[in-house]
Amino acid sequence: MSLKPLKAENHKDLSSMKELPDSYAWSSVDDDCLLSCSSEPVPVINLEDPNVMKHVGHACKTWGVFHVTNHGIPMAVLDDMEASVRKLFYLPIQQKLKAARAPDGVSGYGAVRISSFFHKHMWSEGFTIIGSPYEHAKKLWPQDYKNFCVVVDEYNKEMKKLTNRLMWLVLGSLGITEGDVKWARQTRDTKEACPALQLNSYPACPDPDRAMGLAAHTDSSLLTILHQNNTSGLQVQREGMGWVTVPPIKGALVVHVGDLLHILSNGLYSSVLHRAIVNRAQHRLSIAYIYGPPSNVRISPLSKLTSIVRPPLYQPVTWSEYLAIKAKYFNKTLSIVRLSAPVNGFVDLKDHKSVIVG
Ligand SMILES: C=C1C[C@]23C[C@@]1(O)CC[C@H]2[C@@]12CCC[C@@](C)(C(=O)O1)[C@H]2[C@@H]3C(=O)O
Ligand SMILES: O=C(O)CCC(=O)C(=O)O
Ligand SMILES: [Fe+2]
Repeated sequence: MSLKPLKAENHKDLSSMKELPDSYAWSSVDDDCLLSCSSEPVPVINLEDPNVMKHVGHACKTWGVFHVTNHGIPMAVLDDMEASVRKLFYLPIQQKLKAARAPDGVSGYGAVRISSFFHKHMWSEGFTIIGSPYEHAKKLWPQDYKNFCVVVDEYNKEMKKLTNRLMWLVLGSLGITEGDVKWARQTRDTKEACPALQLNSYPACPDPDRAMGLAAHTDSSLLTILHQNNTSGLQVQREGMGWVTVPPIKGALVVHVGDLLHILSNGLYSSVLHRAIVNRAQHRLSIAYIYGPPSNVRISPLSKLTSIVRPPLYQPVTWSEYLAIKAKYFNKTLSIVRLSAPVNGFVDLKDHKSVIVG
């Protein structure tokens, strides 16, 4: 399996469609369960709670996803970002295509990267920003690009502070201290981690029960922080329960455990399978801050979390190597880098072309 370049004719103006074209109509064959099956709520964690570390650890272990409140990010920063993302997706399609992602590129406008693994199109548009938004903004608004850049930079700055805080809560909940993960300390020797910002737009859909906004996947990140507008759509899979809706909570953010945290924790905290469904009446937006390690760091199970009875379960891997494997094998990637009982035999990580993430 490998990613095909996105063809220009695949870019349709979804918001003007009155019927669902067959190429967008999913069935249970394309995805394992289109119906939501559980109503148990995803944990909500108040970051000012004195027992916050314990709650974070429990949520990571049992769900792999949780809401955070009292996170310290000003409401204005979230609102301004949402307004800028709306403005971007409301641009005419020809204008958005000026910032289209190159066939082998990682950033810019286009269908989400995993699209090529499916026979049907997803009812969504995406925009990926890695590093500065400047080049993209210049193409979208040649005369008026500054505001977008200011808003995105401010959003990234706030997200960086929050992910750093969350990362230490997660590590602390595993009994890990600063001395155990030197790269996670901000020192002059450490290269900066370069997160990806994934903007998603899900226009109202004429036949939502047969459409799929974003197909089931895990994120490759350590942690992903998601801001959704006031419209439901995100669902997570919980073992034995099926798909659980993660409704938006005003002012709260959703945190996902990603594949690299799954590896780092030696499988104690599993990455969460999630997807986005669509609805008939409302346009949904989401903004995912996808946080990974610095590019020179190989992530492997932390030695404090391994023992003779629980040996390391995963090969050491950099974020770029992991993304390159994911671009070929999608949801099988974690099992490919698994050491014991490999599904496809051991992988020579150098065989995979690097994908630059920063
Ligand atoms: C750093 C990255 C993670 C991501 C691939 C990317 O290079 C940029 C986009 C990210 C995203 C967002 C939507 C879901 C996802 C699976 C995808 O197709 O593109 C993730 C990728 C990932 O986490 O593997
Ligand atoms: O739109 C959503 O709620 C999910 C987005 C997502 O999973 C992603 O961008 O990786
Ligand atoms: Fe995701």
